[in-house]
Amino acid sequence: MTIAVAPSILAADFSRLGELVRTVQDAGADRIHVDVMDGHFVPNLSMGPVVVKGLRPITSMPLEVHLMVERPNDFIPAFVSAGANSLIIHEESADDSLSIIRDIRARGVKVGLAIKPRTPIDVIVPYLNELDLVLCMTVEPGFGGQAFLPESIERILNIRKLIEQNNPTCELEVDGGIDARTAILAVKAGANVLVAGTAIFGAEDGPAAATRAMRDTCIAAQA
Ligand SMILES: O=C(CO)[C@@H](O)[C@H](O)COP(=O)(O)O
Ligand SMILES: [Fe+2]
Repeated sequence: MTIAVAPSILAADFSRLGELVRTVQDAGADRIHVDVMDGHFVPNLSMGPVVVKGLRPITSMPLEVHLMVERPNDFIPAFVSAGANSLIIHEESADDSLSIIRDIRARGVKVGLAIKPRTPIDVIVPYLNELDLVLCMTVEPGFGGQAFLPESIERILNIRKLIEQNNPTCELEVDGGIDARTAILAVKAGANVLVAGTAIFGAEDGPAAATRAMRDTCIAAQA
């Protein structure tokens, strides 16, 4: 399966957002990850549809929105109108995940389901046939810059098995503490989409070199 690198703009310098998105695009990033936090589902606030709308005309990369909000259903139309290409909801955030998943797909965008590190992985099974992507959180959601949780590796391995059994075209994304070292471990365990914020936008040698390095090391790890 193809490896995709998804820089998370949560770690970017917002005064230079457009320029930085173009930089990672030119360096081979595959999609942009937009973390949306409401101060309720997670104890932090971040960004909303205006950021997606602002980025839409300046990049050809897909924009994926990671909704860490209560009542995700309330925000879907606004993100779709703003130009999001995929919407990822949290299994823990809604009682009616299946109807929200169907609603997102009916609007012509891709749909993903995220689970937090302590959520049993089996909760994804009833939804797997209708998903484009499963997002395995590898830190507690809410903040960038945290350390990858090592117990995630076994979860990734087991989610990959569930995907192979139920919907092999579904992508498996990892998010939280992903850098060149943990990305290799995650890819070897079965992940194929790597979200990275701090490791890309906070890299000493800059976001372009970090994007290229992550792509190259992951492709090598997969071979
Ligand atoms: O969803 C989240 C955090 O809740 C992530 O997308 C972070 O933004 C990733 O940041 P790093 O761990 O790569 O710094
Ligand atoms: Fe995220």
